[in-house]
Amino acid sequence: MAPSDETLLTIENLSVEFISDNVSLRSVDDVSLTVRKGKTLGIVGESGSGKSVTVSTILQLLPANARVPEGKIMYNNQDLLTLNEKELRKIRGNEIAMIFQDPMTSLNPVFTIENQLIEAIRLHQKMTKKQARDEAVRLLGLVGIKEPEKRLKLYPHEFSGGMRQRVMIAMAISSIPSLIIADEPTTALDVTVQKQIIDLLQELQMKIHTSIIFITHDLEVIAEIADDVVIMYAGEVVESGSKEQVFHHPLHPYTRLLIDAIPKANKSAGRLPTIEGNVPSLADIPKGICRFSTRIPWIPEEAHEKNPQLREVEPGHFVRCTCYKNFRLKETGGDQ
Ligand SMILES: Nc1ncnc2c1ncn2[C@@H]1O[C@H](COP(=O)(O)OP(=O)(O)OP(=O)(O)O)[C@@H](O)[C@H]1O
Repeated sequence: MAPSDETLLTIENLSVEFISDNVSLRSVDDVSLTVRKGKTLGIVGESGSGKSVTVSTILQLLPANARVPEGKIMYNNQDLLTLNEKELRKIRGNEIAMIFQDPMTSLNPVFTIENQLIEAIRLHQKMTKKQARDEAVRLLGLVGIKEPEKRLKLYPHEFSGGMRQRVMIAMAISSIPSLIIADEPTTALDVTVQKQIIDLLQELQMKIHTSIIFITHDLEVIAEIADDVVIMYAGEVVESGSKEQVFHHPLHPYTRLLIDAIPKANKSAGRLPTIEGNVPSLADIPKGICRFSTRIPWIPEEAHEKNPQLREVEPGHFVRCTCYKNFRLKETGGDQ
């Protein structure tokens, strides 16, 4: 196995439920995925498909009404789901860092960037204040913030959205983590800034050899940065594999419809292409049948599998349900 093929983290058959008003709804169901060392895994899926809940489970950052009835998250030969709060604190922000869509949720508006960056650095590294300040200047420079000495004195609201995201990235890499989880880090930014942030993450990945999980609605971003891709639909993984497998030889109907619709997608909004029909709400998810069947009514019922499973159809390429075998894009005046 080449070093780049080494596994850093695996999620195995993970399910997550939310309990509201005594009703339990499963928002993540039997999710399995692999993050390779030094590689980027892109997770794509419509809103509500369970992407954020899946990655929040890695560091046990789920809300109080969530529970995890099944699954393992293996990292360094340990199941992260079995760790206590003290053990998790050693990993959070240190070995595994998170970057969110809105940096303001993570930055404290009443403290300067200097304060917050120094605190983040000293949390994970034994440094004097002076050393941490020098390190903060170095990190800000590394993430492309000009005149870092001067900018350190500013408050988060004095930074633009793109610069705040750069600060978050500086915090995330301050401990040289083995994994950065980036949950739609560029969604709120305009296209030019999005591109800069993505380029920055790629550049830093080369420097510190970190793995990245990148969640987005933007298939073109995934095509640019991911090595591996996971496609989620209604709480399940419907297809996963290398970028080449998923983009060049897509099998699951959902993946094929998404890729087929790319030319029609609203690119500037970074949205997933629109596919006819709606994602079922969690309460209405059909049980024991292909969850995507309602979106492809022209495919006969018997083409779907009962209790569809995620199966490896070629090394590293996984697909759920047998319906892909008989799938054709809906005819719109000729065989597609
Ligand atoms: N605190 C909560 N209580 C109840 N249900 C929740 C809670 N948080 C998330 N969910 C449910 O879990 C499901 C998956 O949510 P999740 O945020 O993972 O989706 P997502 O794929 O990341 O969507 P988006 O792209 O919009 O961020 C949603 O249907 C949502 O309603």
